[in-house]
Amino acid sequence: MSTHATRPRLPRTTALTPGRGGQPRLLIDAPAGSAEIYLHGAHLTAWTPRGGKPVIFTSRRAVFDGAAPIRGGVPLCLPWFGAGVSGDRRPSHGWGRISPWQLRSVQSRSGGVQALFTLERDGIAALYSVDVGEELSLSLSLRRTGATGAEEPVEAALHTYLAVGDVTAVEVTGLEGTTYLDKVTGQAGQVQHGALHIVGQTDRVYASGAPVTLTDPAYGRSVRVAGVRAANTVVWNPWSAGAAALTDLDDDEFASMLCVESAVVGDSAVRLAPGESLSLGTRIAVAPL
Ligand SMILES: O=P(O)(O)OC[C@H]1O[C@H](O)[C@H](O)[C@@H](O)[C@@H]1O
Repeated sequence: MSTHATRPRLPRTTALTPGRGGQPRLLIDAPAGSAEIYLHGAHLTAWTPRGGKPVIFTSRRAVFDGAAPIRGGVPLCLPWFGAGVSGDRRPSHGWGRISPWQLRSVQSRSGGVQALFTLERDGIAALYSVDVGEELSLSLSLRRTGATGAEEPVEAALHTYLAVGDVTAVEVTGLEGTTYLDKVTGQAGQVQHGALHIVGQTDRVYASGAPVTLTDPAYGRSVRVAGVRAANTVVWNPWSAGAAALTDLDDDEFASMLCVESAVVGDSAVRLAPGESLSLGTRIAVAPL
């Protein structure tokens, strides 16, 4: 594996081994929780808190070839989201999720494990911390490198795919009264009235990173997603028609997932001069109903 030369010391609760497609991944099996993180995209594909069920959804058709983005888990969208604020950036969601990251350190922490990843590309130095335990805590920071140059808009999203028992039965609270851009209809300035229920294709950028709770009666649990310095929460489900158009998502899988993404995107993009940084995080916790 290309990571061999820089492999950090690993605690005994972790292993760096080839995963699906032979791709290098960090396996974590700590007393407080287990997880799997591919170096391609520093992409977390699984997290299960101790004694619980898997919280993160990864498609059974996900491609693990070290080139394509992985469908599911937590893709890191950076340094732009979608086509970016200018609308013409490629690849979609930036290069973070399709780049090989360096694993810098892995440490035991209060029953869990913290792994640190770095990536430097195109004038951006990214640092990503994954704290695996009874909660999952993800922190990303992006710094413009170099000493001179104009400000540029930077966006980021922790594009978390949550595993749900039945997406049509979940209720999402914490967004009431918040305005959002509806990317399905193209309408901005919509207002969330009451709890959110998923009844069709959903693609919304909310102007809030406050904690959101997903109540999932089929799995008998609630999942709380709390943004940290997140200006936005993106909620996405492709529904059946959208799933049919995605070759890396099985037709029935839209019913077992809901993306709830802590983000800094669109109107909230941060203009960074060289030397300036953007930080963003998410904390995910599960409770029985
Ligand atoms: O298919 P992807 O490039 O992974 O994007 C999946 C989705 O990501 C976000 O949630 C966007 O808001 C959606 O518009 C997009 O369809």
